[in-house]
Amino acid sequence: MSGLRRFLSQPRSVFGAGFLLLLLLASLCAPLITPYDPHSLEFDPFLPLSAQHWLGTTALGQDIFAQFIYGARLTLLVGAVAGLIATLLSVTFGLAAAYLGGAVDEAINTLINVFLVLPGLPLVIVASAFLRGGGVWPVILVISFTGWAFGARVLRAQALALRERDFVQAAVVAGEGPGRIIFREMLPNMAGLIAANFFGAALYAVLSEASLSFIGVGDVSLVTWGTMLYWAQAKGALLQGAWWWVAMPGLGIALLGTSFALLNFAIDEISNPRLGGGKFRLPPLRRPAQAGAGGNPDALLSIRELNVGYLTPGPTVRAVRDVSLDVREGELLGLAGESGCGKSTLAFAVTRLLDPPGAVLGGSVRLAEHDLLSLSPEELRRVRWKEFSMVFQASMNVLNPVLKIREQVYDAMQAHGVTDKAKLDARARELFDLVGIQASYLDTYPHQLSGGMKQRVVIAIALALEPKLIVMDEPTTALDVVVQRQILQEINDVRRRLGISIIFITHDLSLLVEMSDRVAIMYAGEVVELAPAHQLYAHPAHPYTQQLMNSFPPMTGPRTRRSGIPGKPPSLSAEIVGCPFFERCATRMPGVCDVKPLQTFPVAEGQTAACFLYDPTVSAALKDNALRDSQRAAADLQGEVSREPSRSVNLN
Ligand SMILES: Nc1ncnc2c1ncn2[C@@H]1O[C@H](COP(=O)(O)OP(=O)(O)OP(=O)(O)O)[C@@H](O)[C@H]1O
Repeated sequence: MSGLRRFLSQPRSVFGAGFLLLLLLASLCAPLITPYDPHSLEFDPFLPLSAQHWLGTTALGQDIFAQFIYGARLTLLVGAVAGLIATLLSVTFGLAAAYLGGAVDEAINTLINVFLVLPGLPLVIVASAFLRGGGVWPVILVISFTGWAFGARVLRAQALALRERDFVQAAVVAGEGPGRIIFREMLPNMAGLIAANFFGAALYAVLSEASLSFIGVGDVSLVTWGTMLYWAQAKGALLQGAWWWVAMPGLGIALLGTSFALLNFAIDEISNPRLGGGKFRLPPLRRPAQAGAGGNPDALLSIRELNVGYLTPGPTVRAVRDVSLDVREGELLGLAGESGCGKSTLAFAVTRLLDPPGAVLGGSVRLAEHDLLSLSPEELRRVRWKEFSMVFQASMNVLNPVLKIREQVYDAMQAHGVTDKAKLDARARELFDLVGIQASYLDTYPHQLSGGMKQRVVIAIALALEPKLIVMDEPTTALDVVVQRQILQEINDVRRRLGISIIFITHDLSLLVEMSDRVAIMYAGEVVELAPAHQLYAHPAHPYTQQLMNSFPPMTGPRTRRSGIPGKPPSLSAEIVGCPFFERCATRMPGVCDVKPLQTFPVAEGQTAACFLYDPTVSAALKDNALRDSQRAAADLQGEVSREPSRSVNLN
């Protein structure tokens, strides 16, 4: 959805922009709306509300409605111009300080600090008093130059944080110039804050102008909402019962502030795609798989017909579709599949860590006696770490840099009632021993540890309360291969020693086959094959699994071509009819696989596949045809390889 459509689809932006636009139009077309001159003193004083004078008249006989409409012109002008100048100054100083750093940063920071300690309104009063005459411009200038410092400080802080972000560093490495980095990489990420700065400064200007006028500083011969308040107070409007003379400019300022705030929210939401919740649009759910959906009552973790989606402004992204899986006690269940197939979404949903716009759309997750999806936040707090824990890819970044490792290891245990210092120390040492780190590292800070050690610390924390289940989503991906191997070995040892169940997620199928008891293969949000690891290795059943296995070159034997899997997975926002792998499948059966609702079929002992090649109701002739075609295609491919001149490989 385009930015404008998203803007128009939100009630708050429609109200905010609607009121502002209405006011702007009314003030610009004032002569068409009211026949009266706001300065004209031609009427009787204090006339009540009537058809001729919608808001009555002032003590001097001016039409209040005309004053309100014409007064909006200068009030809006003050807000817009002072807001713009102050924001421009804030952005320029804030970005220059953050980007240029060094002496420039110090100089700007000092300037910001000086302006921040200057008392705002008294300074405006003094400066305006000196600059009397010249209409509203002195007020605008004074307000602009006294109102930029706070915004500059906030923008500087955000720019400093952004400058360290990976995408900005990548742009620097790619050789982008400072202008492009600031305007293309950094500024769009600051749009929400800049908008907030503008609306804040504009409101400050409107309120300051009103306050200055109210106390008689500034040019009270002009018509603004501020001067209306001044005259109403000076002429005793409330004593005369003419409350609308006070109420109208007051209400105008309040509504203007509200519309600024609403517009600010709306711009923040549009400029930040992560806040774009959008409407809940749920595509129809596919029938749940039948075979294998019954579940094993002895399983420790039982996931049933789980559906998870991302409620984006467009169609819902159905990232996990009717997934049913069991994890047994002490089992290591591997979960593999290509990028974007929904592995992490499944892990986040199971551990209740899914953030909006992600949402569980249906299904259940039971861990021992706990129905995980219906636990209250308090129940979840009690169960998490004690019954299940998780380790994610960049988990090492969760370590607080200013706290010693010991305190961070203690935290989870203390939150669950272990307070005895001796017990905490003994347990921390035991955990470090388990994950292969010397206990002396307990008294270091995270920056003193290597990436591998930090990841081991996180694994130790995940083990601290001996949970029944640990969900590990690519826990070693950020580490080098040697450290990866060591840590995986330790994870496996610990699991065997403590009898913990693990869901282990990775792209690396060969690794998974080596360490798992069973492996589930995901494709386009669905589990397409589930089998004991050795069975999956020796006899992969689903064509997708076969092609995945085929993507890894064998260590021994003749040279064969690794072609990868042609094509790409279907869009997860669309409804998928039949098998999601149909388009890429070498053994597809048109008229069956692209038409029938997908089901899971038993293949061998403990092995199931969501593939119609194992559907007993599909004729053997059709299956034979499909298999023959795919074998012919494979033979053609190998023929091409053998015709290519061979290359020798030097391993030295
Ligand atoms: N916040 C989000 N909003 C919309 N779609 C999302 C969001 N997060 C993930 N997705 C989509 O959900 C799908 C599944 O993503 P997920 O990260 O679970 O896959 P994955 O298999 O873990 O991938 P990887 O191995 O690369 O981490 C992808 O198509 C992704 O684009």
